[in-house]
Parts: sequence; C-alpha cells; structure tokens
Amino acid sequence: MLSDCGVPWVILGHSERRALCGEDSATVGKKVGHALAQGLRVIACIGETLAQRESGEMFAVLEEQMGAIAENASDWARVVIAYEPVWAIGTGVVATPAQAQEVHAFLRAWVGGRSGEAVAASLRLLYGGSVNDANCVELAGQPDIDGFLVGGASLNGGAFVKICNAQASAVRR
Ligand SMILES: O=C(CO)COP(=O)(O)O
Repeated sequence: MLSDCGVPWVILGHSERRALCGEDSATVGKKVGHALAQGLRVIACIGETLAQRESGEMFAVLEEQMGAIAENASDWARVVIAYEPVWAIGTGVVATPAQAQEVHAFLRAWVGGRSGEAVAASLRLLYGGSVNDANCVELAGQPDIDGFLVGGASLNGGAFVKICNAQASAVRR
C-alpha cells in the first residue's frame, strides 16, 4: 500500500513502537525484510533505555536489536540505521558527542565484522534524540555520525535547516 502511494521510506523499530506496541526485535526484523521485499527503503531504529545503559547492558541490547535487523537486511544500500537512545528521545537530554560516537563506532564495526568493511564504510548511521540547532554541528563532526533523525526540532523551520546543513558545516576530525 505504501509503495503504491509512492512512499519511498519507512521508519521501523522506533522505541515508541517497541515500548507501546510490543514490537520485539524479531518483529522489527521481519518488518525490515518485508519492507525491503516491497521495494521500500528503511530507517531502522535501535537504542537502549537509561536503565540498560546504567546496568552495563547497552552493547548487548544494541547487538540484539541489530542482529534481527541484519538478518533481514538483504540490501544494506536500502537500510539506514538510526541510533536513538530511549533516554534522549523528546527529553531535551541529548547524548554527548562522545557517547553517540562510541555507539556509532561500535555499530559500524559490528556491521563490518558481519558483512565486510565495504558495507560498513558505506552504511549510513543516524543519531536521534533531542537533536537541535545548538548541538547538531558538534554531533555531526563525529566521524561515525552521518546524519540525524529529528523529532521536535523539525517543527522549527530555521532550526531544521541548520540541522540539515550541519554535516556540511561540521569540522570533521
Ligand atoms: O524520536 C525521535 C525521532 O524519531 C527524536 O525526537 P526528538 O528529536 O524530539 O528527541
């Protein structure tokens, strides 16, 4: 139905779907496979809760979420991963550039180990969670942050344009 309407992209695995609609990783993975089979492009979201981060489970949680997506990612060129720590979504508490970079580097290396360096290098990794026009440039300057999934700040035109241009204006390390 979506592709019939000319919709090119779907967002899957958002933390609200996982928490409020009971979508587990296996379900998200199946939806990724189905969307790709229908010719859609996918933004697949993953992210840990604050409790998971604080108890040291973060990387295991992310790996479990990524595993289900990777099993169904028949074409990585049509899949974008969005790292959205649950504690940062809509809270005004943004991950620090170092926190986000740590996870993004982990995810790129994880995909590299599974699908090879070429796939890892071309993988697009977005950060989402309280991105705004004040924090976007520093986040965009991190080597493994390729762009953003923006919620609240997209309602402010001026802020959103600055976020869209952040990658270009960031000083790459
Ligand atoms: O969930 C988000 C985008 O999917 C992020 O929302 P905020 O940018 O408002 O935190």
